Amino acid sequence: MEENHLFPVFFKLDQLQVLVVGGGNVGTEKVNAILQNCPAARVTVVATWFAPELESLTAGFPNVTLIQKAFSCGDLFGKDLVIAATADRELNACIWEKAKASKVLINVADTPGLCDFYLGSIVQKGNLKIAISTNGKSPTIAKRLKEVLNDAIPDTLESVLQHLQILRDRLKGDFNDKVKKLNELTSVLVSRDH
Ligand SMILES: C[C@@]1(CC(=O)O)c2cc3[nH]c(cc4nc(cc5[nH]c(cc(n2)[C@H]1CCC(=O)O)[C@@](C)(CC(=O)O)[C@@H]5CCC(=O)O)C(CC(=O)O)=C4CCC(=O)O)c(CCC(=O)O)c3CC(=O)O
Ligand SMILES: NC(=O)C1=CN([C@@H]2O[C@H](COP(=O)(O)OP(=O)(O)OC[C@H]3O[C@@H](n4cnc5c(N)ncnc54)[C@H](O)[C@@H]3O)[C@@H](O)[C@H]2O)C=CC1
Repeated sequence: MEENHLFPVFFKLDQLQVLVVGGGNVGTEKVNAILQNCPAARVTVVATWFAPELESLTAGFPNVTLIQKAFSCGDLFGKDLVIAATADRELNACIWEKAKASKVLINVADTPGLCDFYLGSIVQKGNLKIAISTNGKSPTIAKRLKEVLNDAIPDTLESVLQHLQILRDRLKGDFNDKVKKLNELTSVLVSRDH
């Protein structure tokens, strides 16, 4: 069976600088995905024009800056991640080249081969977050699985997480002892006779 070799991480986008190039349909979707996950994300969108939906979506976010101009190399300065979402394939390839030269991680929305990272489909329940990837095979299946998991995971899990954090903070002392106790306490979650 083929395998997915992507390595998932969870970025703190309020501590990083993200550049999105392109403010049409796809640029709007990507900025929306970022803000749904991290309302305090530091995002700059550079585009020759902006979809009205993007302007209204970002209106209440002082941490999001829209700059109406054509992309230039200098836009990458100080950026940690870039998403290229223009409808111009040549321009996207050019942004990719400049990003690589500047060692900035890049996602080119329509070209998996030019992506250092993919965006995932995200299940969110309070402090819980699950990122889903189909290895680029079918984003639509990723979206559907998100809906399935969202329905399957009870909202009460949040209070379990809150309680576990209190216990975890209380279980000071020996590290191995703490790990053992936390595993014992949560074993009911994986018990098959339950
Ligand atoms: C490789 C990847 C790179 C990346 O963009 O990061 C990529 C690539 C491409 N997407 C395309 C199309 C669509 N993408 C979506 C939706 C999502 N796409 C997302 C991620 C990813 N998309 C990465 C792989 C993720 C993985 O590993 O599974 C999600 C999960 C996250 C997000 O984008 O926020 C988000 C769902 C979020 C949610 O709602 O939960 C829909 C469905 C819809 O919008 O309803 C369609 C239309 C249907 C279709 O075509 O399948 C095309 C063809 C473009 C064209 O034909 O022009 C390409 C290019 C190609 O495949 O070659
Ligand atoms: N990965 C994904 O999820 C998907 C990717 N795509 C691809 O994403 C690309 C973008 O599609 P749309 O957003 O629908 O296009 P669009 O035409 O709605 O928007 C294009 C954006 O690029 C900007 N732009 C164009 N030239 C520019 C320049 N020189 N400098 C700065 N900005 C510039 C425009 O101002 C506009 O904001 C397409 O190539 C499409 O094939 C499409 C669907 C899904």
